[in-house]
Amino acid sequence: MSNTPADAAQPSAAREVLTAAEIDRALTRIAHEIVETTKGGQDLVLLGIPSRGVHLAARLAEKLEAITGRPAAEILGSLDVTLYRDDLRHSATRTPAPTLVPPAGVDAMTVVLVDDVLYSGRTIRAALDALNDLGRPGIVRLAVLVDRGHRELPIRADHVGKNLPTSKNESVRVELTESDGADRVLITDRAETKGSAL
Ligand SMILES: O=P(O)(O)OC[C@H]1O[C@H](OP(=O)(O)OP(=O)(O)O)[C@H](O)[C@@H]1O
Ligand SMILES: O=c1cc[nH]c(=O)[nH]1
Repeated sequence: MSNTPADAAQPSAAREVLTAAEIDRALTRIAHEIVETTKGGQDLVLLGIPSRGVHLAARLAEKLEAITGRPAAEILGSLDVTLYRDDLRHSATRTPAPTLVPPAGVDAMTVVLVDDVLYSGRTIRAALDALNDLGRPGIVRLAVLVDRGHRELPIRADHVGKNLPTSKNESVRVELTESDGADRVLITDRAETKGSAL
């Protein structure tokens, strides 16, 4: 049987678990939840965690601007966690990405960390350390597009696009237009993604 173009675009074991429309709906819902929990988006800062968390934070900031009228540029930033990871000695060197803090800073603000996938929780632990070096937020919350379980630390998300029960033998791959040309979330067998960045 010959391969179709769709077969060629993804490994054979890949399953699409979120479509572009579902990703957009999940982000819209999270934006509304953030508005509700911050009394209309007051004193709010969104910090995206590189790499795909930055794109998701930018999309959330646009949605928040549409809801609250507050310019996205006033609340949007990014938080690189590379040098705060606990696996620096074990994994290949990564190039640090920029940390950008919006003009009002983080002191006393409600900071929402934004990432694509929550798994062991180690990236978010590193993010909390990185944030500590920037100032003292009033509240820190976490928004993720996908929570796939298997936490190794006592960390949970406040805003979740989709809870995806997974096996440890699987990988969740979030693809976004900004970095991957299209929006979708895939689950693949780990063997299928060997050699990728996951
Ligand atoms: O909860 P954890 O076990 O820390 O896993 C979640 C992290 O893993 C992925 O990042 P990755 O390090 O693969 O880099 P990427 O963002 O560049 O894909 C994902 O983007 C999360 O940041
Ligand atoms: O499956 C996983 C685990 C960690 N990070 C990801 O992006 N996917």
